[in-house]
Amino acid sequence: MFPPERIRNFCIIAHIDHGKSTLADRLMQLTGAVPAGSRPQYLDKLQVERERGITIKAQTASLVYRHADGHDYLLNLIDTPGHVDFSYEVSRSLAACQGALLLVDASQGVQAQTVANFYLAFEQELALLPLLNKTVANFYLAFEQELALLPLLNKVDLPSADPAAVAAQMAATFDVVPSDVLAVSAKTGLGLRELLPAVVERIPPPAGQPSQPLRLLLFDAFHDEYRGVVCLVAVVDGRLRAGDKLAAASSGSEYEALEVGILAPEPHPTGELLTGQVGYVIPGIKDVKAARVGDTWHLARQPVEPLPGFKPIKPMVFAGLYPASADDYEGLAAAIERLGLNDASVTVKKETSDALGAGFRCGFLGPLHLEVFLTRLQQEHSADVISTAPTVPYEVELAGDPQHQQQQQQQGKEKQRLVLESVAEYPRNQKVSAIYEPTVLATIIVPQQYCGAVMKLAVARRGTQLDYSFMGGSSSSSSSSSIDSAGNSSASAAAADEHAGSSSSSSTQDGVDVLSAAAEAADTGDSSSSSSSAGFLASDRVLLRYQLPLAELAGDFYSKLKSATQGYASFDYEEGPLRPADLTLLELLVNGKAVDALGRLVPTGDAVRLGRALTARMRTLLDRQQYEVVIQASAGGRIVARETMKALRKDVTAKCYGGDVSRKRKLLQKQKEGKKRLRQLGGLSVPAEVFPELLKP
Ligand SMILES: Nc1nc2c(ncn2[C@@H]2O[C@H](COP(=O)(O)OP(=O)(O)OP(=O)(O)O)[C@@H](O)[C@H]2O)c(=O)[nH]1
Repeated sequence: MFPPERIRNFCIIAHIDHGKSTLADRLMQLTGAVPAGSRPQYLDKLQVERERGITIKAQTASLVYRHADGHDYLLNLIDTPGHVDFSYEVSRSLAACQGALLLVDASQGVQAQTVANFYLAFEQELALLPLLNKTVANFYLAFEQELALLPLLNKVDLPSADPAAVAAQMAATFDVVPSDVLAVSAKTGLGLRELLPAVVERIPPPAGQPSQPLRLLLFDAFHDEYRGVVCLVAVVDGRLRAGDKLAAASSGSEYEALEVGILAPEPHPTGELLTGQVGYVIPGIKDVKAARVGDTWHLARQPVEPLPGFKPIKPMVFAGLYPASADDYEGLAAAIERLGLNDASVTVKKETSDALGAGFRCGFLGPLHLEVFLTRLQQEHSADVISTAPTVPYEVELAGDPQHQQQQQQQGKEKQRLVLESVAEYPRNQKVSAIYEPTVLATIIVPQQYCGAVMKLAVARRGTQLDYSFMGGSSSSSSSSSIDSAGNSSASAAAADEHAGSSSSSSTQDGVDVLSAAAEAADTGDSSSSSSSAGFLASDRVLLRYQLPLAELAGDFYSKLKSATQGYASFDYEEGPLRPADLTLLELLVNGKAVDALGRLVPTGDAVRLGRALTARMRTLLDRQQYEVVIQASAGGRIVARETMKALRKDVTAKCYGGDVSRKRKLLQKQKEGKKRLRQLGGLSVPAEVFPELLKP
């Protein structure tokens, strides 16, 4: 058994693809937790994770390591997800840790993801978010005293790696001491022998109280087909034994600890977990939603002060999911339920649409979460699904009758607000006095030459600039006033001049040389060594912060950003505040009847243009019918566009002249099957496949 001083709990913070999972594999092999040559990315378990190479569920592994001091140490490694939609999972993992490996790809440099996860690490201790107008460099000054940070440069084996430049960039961005940066290759194993001693020496042990009553932090939970819900927990104080009667602080619900153990990385029952340990407990429950992540659990008879930081999950993107074939509702319902068993963060409600029939309104943490859920429905449950356009939780303030309002104001009551999970809930028959929309605080890091393109896009998408600063040592923060809406910036031009003469540093794989060069660069404040022959690195990058409508992110913002910057932008966001928005309800009408599944809230200034585009698209997608069809768009109740399709007699068997009966029958049979996939639009039958086309942003 390990006393707290022989335990280290840590996680790995990194940008997507910088090598977290590969490093975790290596550490497990080095400590003998898994045999050498075992399958790569051992901790990534979902099929979609393997295919897309991303981590979605955080997983954990306990490793035993013998240090040169002759003692065995229990190292609990928590693998964190790599995408922003799952940042709540990152923050939960951080709460179970005392340290973090801050991993940066030596050929890519610091990316937005690393910066945003770093913000989260910081928030864990200081709750200073959101820090709107400060430069990243200033922000990190206070950080060192909090979660112990072990900066790592990975992929130093790559010919394009520029460890000296990236180490200097890390030193400048995260305020770490360059000589603390370890250079490793998770792939070849270079430098990894130095890493485990550094974990033991630089990350402090957990500070819990063994003699206090049991206090558990629940930081993850998943569903196991045979054992029900498995909770991952960190024992903050006291001792957890199998058979203990436990209670959840958030709900008061009671459970029995049927099995307790560590993940090594497969579950290994130990009968108990001591102060400071990380492991699993099986509480004998079926619904993963009962195991609320971030919650504090204690002995049922000994309540304790709950740990800070718990927040109930709040969906930020909603979409209606409908079966492509109308008679497959049950199949879709079963698939969503099974998938929901393992994903406590998705919310599901029944919903009926005139156009699409019976389906479900599901809430997700963000756009990627929605995409992953749809992919898993298709891949793991063979579900054929139509998803409506994603929408965000708008808040709509009703004007109400003036007398009632006056009364409410006198009583100091807020005006009545509706939260819309679906645009179909928009109050068409009541006067709306204001609409508020959720926003995000986005961090975008781009090579300086793409700055103008990013600013143009952000302005077009109703973004408000919060910060603009150069990365990699020479930080020059300018206010948004010096940047016009076309993205021309006097600061950018100055920076271009400043960096025009910067020389490339020689790249070497020798850790010591690399780091002393980095130290030198940081000491002299000289950023020239951080420019790279490998492409856009360090001093060439600009960090932009924007407040953007979440609805734009749920649309095509990210793909537009990628194409505007040829893939060089790195992008991340945190939740922002609600803000008032000038939006109008845009609807499509077929023969005078609104199609509920196609309603959207759009910027008022764009409503006419979007309405025209929508009717035109509808016209090209629909076959002409036996009767006249009128397609209209209405914005805020006013018709803004109209298309009329003249009647045409249609006979599917028309081509089958010459009395070929069997061919005729086949065609009619095909038509019958196709009918199951038809949907009603204003008395008009259209194939289900038309919807995704109409729903495109
Ligand atoms: N050359 C080289 N390649 C590496 C190294 N470490 C990781 N890679 C490769 O980089 C790619 C991404 O590695 P992963 O370990 O999947 O990255 P990750 O950070 O876990 O990615 P996410 O789970 O998506 O966040 C893989 O193709 C790895 O083989 C390294 O040290 N050197």
